[in-house]
Amino acid sequence: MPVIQVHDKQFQPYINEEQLQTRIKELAAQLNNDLQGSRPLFIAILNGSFMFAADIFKHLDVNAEICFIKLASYKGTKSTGNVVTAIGLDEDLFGRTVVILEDIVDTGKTLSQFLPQLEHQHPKKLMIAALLHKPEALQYPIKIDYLGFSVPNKFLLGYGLDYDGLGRNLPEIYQLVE
Ligand SMILES: O=P(O)(O)OC[C@H]1O[C@H](OP(=O)(O)OP(=O)(O)O)[C@H](O)[C@@H]1O
Ligand SMILES: Nc1nc2[nH]cnc2c(=O)[nH]1
Repeated sequence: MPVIQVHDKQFQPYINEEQLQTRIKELAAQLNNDLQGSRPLFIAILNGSFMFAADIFKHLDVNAEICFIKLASYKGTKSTGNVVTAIGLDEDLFGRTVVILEDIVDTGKTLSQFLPQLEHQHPKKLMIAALLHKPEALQYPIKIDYLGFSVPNKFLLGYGLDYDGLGRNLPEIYQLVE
């Protein structure tokens, strides 16, 4: 895997396809073990999570549902700060076992703004599966229940993650060359 150029920046190979797929199968095995009989609902957060969601879902052998949502952020009142709304979340979460699928938890801001809205619906269990996490970048406390890889605080590209719209189609993960 060579260094690649996307827009004005260079990226070097960081996690190859085989490493990704091996880890995703391991996470799916954990989920299969933990979620038996609970008919979980997986909620994949677009855009970045589409590849991770598709790959992990293929390896689930429990009865599971999946939906894909998009988060839209707008400025609320002074007291509420930024408000995040979920577009496409039609399911009733009351009493359900829910697993959020995220490609990456970076500062944790996205999930810290969004999770309270889900908790409001009183799911039985609310868990997070994230492919990537940057512990050094975390500013909002988020507990990740199923984690693929802990990574350094450097910009990543590929496997759903973009740089200014490009690179999502790469089957492996690249790291910005600084
Ligand atoms: O922990 P945080 O610092 O909030 O960052 C994580 C979020 O950033 C990415 O989404 P992004 O906003 O880039 O949108 P995209 O998935 O549509 O590319 C990623 O998919 C997470 O949702
Ligand atoms: N492409 C991309 N999007 C992100 N969103 C949050 N962190 C990242 C990252 O490292 N790369």
